[in-house]
Amino acid sequence: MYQHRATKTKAGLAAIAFLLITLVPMWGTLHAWLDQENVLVEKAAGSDAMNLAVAFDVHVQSVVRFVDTLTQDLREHAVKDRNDFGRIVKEELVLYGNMVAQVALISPEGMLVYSSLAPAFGAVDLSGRDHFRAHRDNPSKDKLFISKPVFGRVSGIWSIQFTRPVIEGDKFLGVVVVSIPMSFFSDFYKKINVGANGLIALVGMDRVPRAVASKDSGAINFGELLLLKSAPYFVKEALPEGLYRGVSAFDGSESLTAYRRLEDAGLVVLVQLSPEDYLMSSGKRHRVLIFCASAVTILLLSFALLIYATVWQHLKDAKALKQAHKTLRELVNVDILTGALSRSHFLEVLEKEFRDSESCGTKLSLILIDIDYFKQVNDTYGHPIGDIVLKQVVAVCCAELRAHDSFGRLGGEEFGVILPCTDGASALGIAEKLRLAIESSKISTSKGLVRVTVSMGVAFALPSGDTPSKLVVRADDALYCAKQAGRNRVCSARGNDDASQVTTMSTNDS
Ligand SMILES: Nc1nc2c(ncn2[C@@H]2O[C@H](COP(=O)(O)OP(=O)(O)OP(=O)(O)O)[C@@H](O)[C@H]2O)c(=O)[nH]1
Repeated sequence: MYQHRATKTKAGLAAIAFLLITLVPMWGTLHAWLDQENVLVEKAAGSDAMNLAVAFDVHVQSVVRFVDTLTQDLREHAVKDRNDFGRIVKEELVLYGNMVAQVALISPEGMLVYSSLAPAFGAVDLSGRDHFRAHRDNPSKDKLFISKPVFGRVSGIWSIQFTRPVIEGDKFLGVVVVSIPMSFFSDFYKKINVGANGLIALVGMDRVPRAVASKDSGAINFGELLLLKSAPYFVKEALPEGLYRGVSAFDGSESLTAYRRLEDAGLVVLVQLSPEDYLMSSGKRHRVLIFCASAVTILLLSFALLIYATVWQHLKDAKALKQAHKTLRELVNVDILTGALSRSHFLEVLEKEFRDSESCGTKLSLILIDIDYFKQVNDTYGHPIGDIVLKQVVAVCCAELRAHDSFGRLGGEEFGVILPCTDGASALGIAEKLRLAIESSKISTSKGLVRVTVSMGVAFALPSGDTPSKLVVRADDALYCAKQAGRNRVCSARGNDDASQVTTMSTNDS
């Protein structure tokens, strides 16, 4: 279960690594690119807004100069040709068309004494108007006054009034008024493309808008709208022109505004662009790119899933193969009938123990065991009973041995015991113990109790010049001697390769 989870984790990590390698750079690059493009578009929009503001500044200044010239010209006529003033005005107005809504004269007391719109007017008191009071209260200041938008009592329209005082010497003789309809400015501004949500405005430093052209300008009540004091263009200490991103003082929307202050006229020109407009086309492109990147992401996710499944399957197969190898190896290493080590594995273990024996003073012993007259057992009881006897001999021996001893079947009815860290004398003792155990055991079979004896050859590793194969040869010689000496006995090799150097250590002869 744990291995199963580990395999899944490894496959998951491979899929995640793939996604990280592909998705992170892709989205990172896209994100940086989109950000960069937004910065460039914002910069271009700022430059557009400022260019428009410069153009409006020039336009407004020329209109102001133009209207002021007219105002001064009419004022001169008001003093010199008072009786002919009406005719002169009419002639002048023909030249100006819709640009001038009305020309009026106000008496020193504030009463309307002439209006180009209503020559036969009744008594109209204009003494409360800002422009009249500004001139009456400062008669020595011959300065153009540009009023807030006012709703004309005679004209019935919203207009901006350009006024100058009529003075003769030090004497205040009244005020000459030239009314420019607000539509003159706003209709002109509307022709300029500032986007669906953009805005162009002419604002007084008194925070009252003079003219606004936007999609909502119709809803603006010019009598009441007072722009926020905090708007940067009202801060006199600030630069006379600037660009800022923030909330619009007109409609509360986020916008990019360019302004220019006309100090002399007390006006500010504003060009306000909406990010909604100038980011629209790049926004569309961004959405297409994000859509494509999302589609690629889905493809990569599917691919990652495929990687996950493939890697998982591969790891599972590799694990199963490893397990199969392990099982096969175990099968090869173990004798199927008796459960003892197979001959090949027994010899491998002997090689290893021989190498390791150097660490414990070369104390290593080997016993070879051969069942006596085993052919007779087979012949008497049959081969299956012979198998039972083989298994039982192994079981009896293993029960007598230590955990670190190794017991193997070398072939037929021949076995071997590796005794690590065991000298010759101890090995002989162990061999004798095994011999006695087998001799005394009664093997229960379907054909009754069977008893067998074994012959053993014991050899121990020599301190120098010895090898595993020489050790086997010496043990085999000792076993041969045990057989020759009458069987059911233990013989020991004396310590060299010579078969004659074998000693019979135990016997049942007695
Ligand atoms: N039942 C059984 N018999 C086996 C097996 N392997 C070998 N044998 C038999 O073991 C017998 C060995 O006989 P021999 O080599 O003549 O030796 P022995 O009869 O034990 O005589 P000595 O070794 O000289 O005492 C043969 O009959 C083999 O068929 C096995 O796996 N099962």
